[in-house]
Amino acid sequence: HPLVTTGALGLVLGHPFDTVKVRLQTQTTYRGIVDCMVKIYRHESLLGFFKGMSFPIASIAVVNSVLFGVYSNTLLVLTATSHQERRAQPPSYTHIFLAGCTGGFLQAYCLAPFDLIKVRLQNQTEPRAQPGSPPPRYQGPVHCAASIFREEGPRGLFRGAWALTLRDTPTVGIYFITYEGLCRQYTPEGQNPSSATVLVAGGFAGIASWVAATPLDVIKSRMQMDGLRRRVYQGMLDCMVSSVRQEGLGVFFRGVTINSARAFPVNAVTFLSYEYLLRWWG
Ligand SMILES: CN(C)C(=N)NCCC[C@H](N)C(=O)O
Repeated sequence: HPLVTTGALGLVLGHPFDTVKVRLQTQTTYRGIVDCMVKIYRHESLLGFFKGMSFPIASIAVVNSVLFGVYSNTLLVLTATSHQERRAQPPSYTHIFLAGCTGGFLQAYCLAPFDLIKVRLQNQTEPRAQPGSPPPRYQGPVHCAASIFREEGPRGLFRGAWALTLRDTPTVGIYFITYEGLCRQYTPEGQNPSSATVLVAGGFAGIASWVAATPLDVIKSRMQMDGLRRRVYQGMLDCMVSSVRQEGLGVFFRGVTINSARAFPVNAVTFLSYEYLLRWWG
């Protein structure tokens, strides 16, 4: 389907930005966005930016179905109005927020193992395997999942899941409030928002929610990398306290710029697909 293809394309184009974000959040060797990009390109070539991309692509359909499915069904239950009636009787922002939080909470559990494997692979700095050089620790997504299962146990696959849930529950509420608020602002009453409005509102919903999500995103990524060798953090709180002690409060905003640049296009196309699907099947 063309819209699913656009969604996947958005993900592919956004992935290099995501890799730079993850590295800035978890490694201290980079001085900033440009330094990180130059180093990745020099040591790992263009392919370095695309590490860890296969599981997000494979899981995007499931994760987004859970997110948008739970959101719209919760809204249906809360407001008792169908999607067709919704333009005439718009739901309250409280209901939108609660439905968004529910969607965020449940999608976090589906996302957790895929996100963990993505982050572990993105953080491998070895260039592509060359004959004679030692291979990277994880040789691909399936090998990575199997190794984590073997070395860290089944619960190891959910490392960082708690921080991920705390990150997504309120911020997905913010995501849908921003989207609906902007759509209402720029759409005449009773009408459907235009494609341009949907793209812009979706893009800003992505930025607003990711800015709010960044502090816990940093902690989540660090928790996911912990356990790779020696365990450094006793838990999420310990990770927060020692990160702030060592790097100052600025640590909570690591990667926010590059992530916002990624969030706009990715979420613009996500909401455009969502609106089209609702109008066809809603
Ligand atoms: C701030 N957060 C966690 C969110 N807004 N989540 C909703 C979906 C985000 C989209 N898949 C993305 O990758 O940008």
